[in-house]
Amino acid sequence: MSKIIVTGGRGQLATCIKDESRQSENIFIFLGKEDLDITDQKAVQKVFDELRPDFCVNCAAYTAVDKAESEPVQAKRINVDGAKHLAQSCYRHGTTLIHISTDFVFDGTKNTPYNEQDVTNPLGVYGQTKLEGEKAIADNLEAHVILRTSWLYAQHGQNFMKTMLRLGKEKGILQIVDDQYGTPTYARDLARFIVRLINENTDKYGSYHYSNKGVATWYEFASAIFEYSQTQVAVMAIKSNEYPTAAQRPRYSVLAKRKVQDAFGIEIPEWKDSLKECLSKLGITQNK
Ligand SMILES: NC(=O)C1=CN([C@@H]2O[C@H](COP(=O)(O)OP(=O)(O)OC[C@H]3O[C@@H](n4cnc5c(N)ncnc54)[C@H](OP(=O)(O)O)[C@@H]3O)[C@@H](O)[C@H]2O)C=CC1
Ligand SMILES: Cc1cn([C@H]2C[C@H](O)[C@@H](COP(=O)(O)OP(=O)(O)O[C@H]3O[C@@H](C)C(=O)[C@@H](O)[C@H]3O)O2)c(=O)[nH]c1=O
Repeated sequence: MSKIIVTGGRGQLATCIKDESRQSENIFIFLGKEDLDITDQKAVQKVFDELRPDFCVNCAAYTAVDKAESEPVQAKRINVDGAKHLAQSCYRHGTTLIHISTDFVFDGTKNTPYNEQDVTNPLGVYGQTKLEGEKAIADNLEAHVILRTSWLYAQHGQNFMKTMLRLGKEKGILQIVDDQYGTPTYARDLARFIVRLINENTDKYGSYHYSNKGVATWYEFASAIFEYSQTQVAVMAIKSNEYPTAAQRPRYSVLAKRKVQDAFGIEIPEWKDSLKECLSKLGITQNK
């Protein structure tokens, strides 16, 4: 039986892991920011000394992409220093670290799916700090699995799907960018995979890409949300320059999943199927 600590334990992905871990025989301990602030090195050491976990899943992060542009110090403290503290404590205790990173480490200039070896070049502070966090982990700990994922959504937490469902009720017309391509990923699918890695006691260390299958623009994602939830709202496709944001997003950030599929023999669901499943969980539509 393994003992697992999950940092950022009240966030979107961590809550999905909590749901998925209910069937597991392993012991999962979810630590919210109030229980463990990963920027506090001594607090991290104390938790590891007391709990001596076999795995640590780091779901703690600074995830506000636009706000990060005006709060780079805070973003770095959480995404880089916090990740390093966890890696160092994992090293001291023989703990395997499962860490989550992002498609925003890429600049989006490719036209084919990004693989793990592709050159990184983040466009904003969030992506830059997530990339530095990856490096801090790899430099301090061999026993790590870094999972880069993209466009997470779930019934829990804050995400684009929930924003769309709210705006769809409030407004008659929405303008959504149609020139950024990526893959919406149901956080529950990723959570299932993470729990499986732990149940298998994985030692297949390294970096992997995991997102749902398929490609969409944010406009296509929004349109599918409204179609499946039968929300009556007009959706206008616009260009990124018609929706100014503090942080630039990659034009294309689809992730190649060959490595993770070959290494773990997993089936990855299509994003549209997973979106239907999620909406069905919310009681908004039938899972067809
Ligand atoms: N959301 C997405 O679309 C994507 C996310 N990712 C990555 O996936 C991971 C999980 O993201 P997600 O669950 O969506 O994010 P959330 O923002 O939902 O969760 C992050 C959690 O971390 C907590 N947190 C913030 N600072 C600290 C700290 N110093 N110590 C401990 N906890 C802290 C937050 O608490 P509080 O809210 O109170 O600040 C929040 O509960 C992150 O690493 C993210 O970068 C990757 C690709 C896409
Ligand atoms: C709300 C809204 C957004 N948009 C655009 C802005 C942006 O280009 C895109 C997505 O908007 P959001 O700000 O909700 O999503 P954003 O925070 O950029 O999402 C990212 O979060 C981080 C944490 C990640 O790691 C990424 O994988 C990705 O999921 O949609 C519109 O065009 N119209 C709208 O009404």
